[in-house]
Amino acid sequence: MNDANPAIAARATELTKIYGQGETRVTALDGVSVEFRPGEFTAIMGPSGSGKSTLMLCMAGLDTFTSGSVQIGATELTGLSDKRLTRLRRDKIGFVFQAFNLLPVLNATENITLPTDIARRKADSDWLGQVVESLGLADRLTHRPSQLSGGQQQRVAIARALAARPEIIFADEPTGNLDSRSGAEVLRFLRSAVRDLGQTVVMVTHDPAAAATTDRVVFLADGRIVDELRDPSAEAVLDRMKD
Ligand SMILES: Nc1ncnc2c1ncn2[C@@H]1O[C@H](COP(=O)(O)OP(=O)(O)OP(=O)(O)O)[C@@H](O)[C@H]1O
Repeated sequence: MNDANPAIAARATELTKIYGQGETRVTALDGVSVEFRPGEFTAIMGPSGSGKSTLMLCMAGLDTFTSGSVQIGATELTGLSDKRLTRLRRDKIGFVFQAFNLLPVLNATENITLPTDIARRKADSDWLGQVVESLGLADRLTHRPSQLSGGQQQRVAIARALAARPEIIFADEPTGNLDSRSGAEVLRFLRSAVRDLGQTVVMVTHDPAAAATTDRVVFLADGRIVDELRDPSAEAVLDRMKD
């Protein structure tokens, strides 16, 4: 944690990401500064190509950036060796993708603990118990992904991201592949990870109803933050999207 300001889970400062060169040069992020506080659920919205996924990938240490800085807790990403970056990703950052990325031959428990098993660390069983309980997975732990609904599979992916008790979870359209009922279910469980487990979640979404379940919506356009709504209603989000 940054001693001067302990109330930050992650922060980007003047973050810029340029892809390609010459004619193919694209400025995907153009000086983005944003903070995410512990225990807050944030939605990132914006038109296609506005830089939402790029922001998540750069902040999660999954892609490099051109200039600016990213802090996760007290740790500055720039200048970390590959080894330390890998460790930071493993210990402090959870990532949930649109595709669930579960291994078909492993059951739910094995999928959830795979990253900690690979790191040869023992997951905190009390914490795992709480995660499984709050995600409503207790009676599905011996099921393989093919025996679970899409919403349940995404909940397993969220439990896997929560297993190491990360500083922050980045979720890139976690409801994108789900029907509306499973999507609503996943949002309810993300919400409970924030409310009941004190986790910090940042989620990309195109859906105003999904955004309305969060504490705060940050709007991107052309690689810049152009607006922010607190305690959003779906109507307010829709109104803002029409601008
Ligand atoms: N690997 C890449 N190489 C070159 N350009 C890229 C690459 N990834 C993204 N871009 C470009 O960067 C810009 C931002 O892309 P990004 O995927 O972050 O947008 P997005 O807001 O997540 O879009 P969507 O809602 O369609 O997923 C786009 O113009 C995109 O074409």
